Amino acid sequence: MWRSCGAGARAAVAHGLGRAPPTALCSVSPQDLAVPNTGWSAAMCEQFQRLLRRAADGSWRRIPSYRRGLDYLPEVVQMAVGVVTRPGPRLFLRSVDEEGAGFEYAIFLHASGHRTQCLCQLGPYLEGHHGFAHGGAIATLIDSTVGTCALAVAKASVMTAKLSISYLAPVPVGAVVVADSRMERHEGRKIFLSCHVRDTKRDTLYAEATALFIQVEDTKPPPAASL
Ligand SMILES: CCCCCCCC(=O)SCCNC(=O)CCNC(=O)[C@H](O)C(C)(C)COP(=O)(O)OP(=O)(O)OC[C@H]1O[C@@H](n2cnc3c(N)ncnc32)[C@H](O)[C@@H]1OP(=O)(O)O
Repeated sequence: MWRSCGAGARAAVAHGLGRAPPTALCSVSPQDLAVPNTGWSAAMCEQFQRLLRRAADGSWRRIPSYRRGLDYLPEVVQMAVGVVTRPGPRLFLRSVDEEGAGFEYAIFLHASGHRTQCLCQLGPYLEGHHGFAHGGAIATLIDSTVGTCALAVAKASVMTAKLSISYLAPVPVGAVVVADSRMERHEGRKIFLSCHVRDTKRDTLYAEATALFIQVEDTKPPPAASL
């Protein structure tokens, strides 16, 4: 059973440390899920507060996250991209409804636009070997963290072309980890990135990865999410 966070964390986000979705313009009222819920452990809440405090000077910002991409776009934009009659793509990391069971995460984007950090708690549905997170779950976490960074760099749709991961230590189920990603170089449509997944005290390096993302035309299938 996870310890739940206090109301203070939600209040801190509501008071401007996160970017509120333009709900007044939306046909739906999406719920921003990158905020504490009853499934967040005490460690997850504590780290989230630490990252929010760090973001208070504007050097980082928390990126809101919804169950489906495009949910938060104004209706007029939804009509332009043709999703008004059907829901936007479901975000894989948000596919488990039960709080704390799957991925609980919040991604922060550095003001440079070239760095992302994902604070993530890996729930019991992500188990592979008994007591440890599945390697595919770690890959998903890394792909989304570097993907968000690539999206910020490209300011356009991107797709994963290559992802190379070294798994260095098993991640216990329920652990809170930080995936730290940065752009290494940008050549035309190609964005090269790196990522390190560590525990919150930076004692253990669980995984390191390199990735190549390609900027794609809007007519190509969109990525799983957008900023
Ligand atoms: C919040 C956001 C989170 C998003 C995270 C989730 C993102 C995803 O998981 S996306 C899903 C997984 N990825 C896919 O399904 C992609 C499948 N692949 C494709 O669709 C295409 O191969 C695609 C789009 C990557 C590239 O195709 P295309 O746009 O035609 O590029 P193409 O012209 O072939 O190549 C462009 C350049 O990239 C290079 N390149 C392309 N693919 C690769 C590759 N796998 N390895 C190395 N280089 C590559 C090419 O060599 C070329 O280089 P240069 O310009 O120097 O000659």
